[in-house]
Amino acid sequence: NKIEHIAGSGVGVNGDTKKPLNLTEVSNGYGLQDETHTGTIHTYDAKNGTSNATLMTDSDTIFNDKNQAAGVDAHFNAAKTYDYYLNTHQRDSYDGNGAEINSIVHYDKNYNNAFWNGQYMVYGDGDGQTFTSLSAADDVVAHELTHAVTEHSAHLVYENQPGALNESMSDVFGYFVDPDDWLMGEDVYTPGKDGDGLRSLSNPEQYNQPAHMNAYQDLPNTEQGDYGGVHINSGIPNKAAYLTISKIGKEKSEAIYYRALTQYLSSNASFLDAKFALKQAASDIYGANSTEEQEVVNAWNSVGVS
Ligand SMILES: O=C(O)[C@H](CCc1ccccc1)CC1(C(=O)N[C@@H](Cc2c[nH]c3ccccc23)C(=O)O)CCCC1
Ligand SMILES: [Zn+2]
Repeated sequence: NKIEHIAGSGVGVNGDTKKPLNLTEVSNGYGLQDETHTGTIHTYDAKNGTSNATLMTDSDTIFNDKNQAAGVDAHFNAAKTYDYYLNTHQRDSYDGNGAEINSIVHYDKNYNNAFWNGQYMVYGDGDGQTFTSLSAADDVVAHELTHAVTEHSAHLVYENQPGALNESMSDVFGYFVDPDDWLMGEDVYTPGKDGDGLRSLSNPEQYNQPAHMNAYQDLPNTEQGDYGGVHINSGIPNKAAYLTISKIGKEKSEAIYYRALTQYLSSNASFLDAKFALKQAASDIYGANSTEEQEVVNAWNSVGVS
């Protein structure tokens, strides 16, 4: 039977209380181990190293130490994203088969980034200027976990147009999990400044991303060139998503995007392939020549994918 799990609470990086924080009793107290889903969620602490990490624990069920805050956020936001995919799309974890979700926080020193390494989500603490601990942003956590969903579905190759689509899917599902604003990473980007973010879906140009094919950036497929500008050219599909959501709403859009991602997109999809995948998904759900289908087509035409 399930080991004893406890609902505790914690304080996040931005000073907010995260409750419930699903814990499991371990030898020296309680661990960030959430047994409330098919897939267990574990949150580990790399203690500012880059090689190993241990489960974050506390002697009681209140995780309110400063050095626990990044773990509290990673743990809570992983559960929030797990619940989003399960409750909204009936997808049980990122693989649809109840895979465990494991995160590592306090990765390296002043590390201004986060990533999905194929097994774990890994979060830096930032340098306190450009970023604070990146797990504090629910849209960043959803962004990383959506890379895992994409890997287990469309498997969009991480370069050039398929790579920019991969990036865009992560930003778009980041929005669906955190629909309060059109910004990506606003809760952790420049902690000293309010109202800005890493990227904007509504206005990609604000952060030097193209929002139309006529501004597509042909960059080299190298690490230096961001593998053909996957974090740059994602502005174009991001803008198309913003236009679609603005026209037909979040609920219809997320159903269309999820169906396209899991049923129609394949690993080398171009922006044009994405337009047809989303058009087909809209047609399947809302009918051929439906308003929803037409608005998807209009959005992609507006960004020059025609
Ligand atoms: O998941 C991703 O696409 C990004 C993964 C970046 C990465 C890849 C491989 C090894 C290490 C790191 C991480 C995020 C990202 O968009 N990073 C961008 C922007 C960025 C963040 N920190 C940076 C520091 C320097 C330059 C760019 C950046 C990037 O790495 O380009 C996603 C949400 C927030 C951070
Ligand atoms: Zn990404």
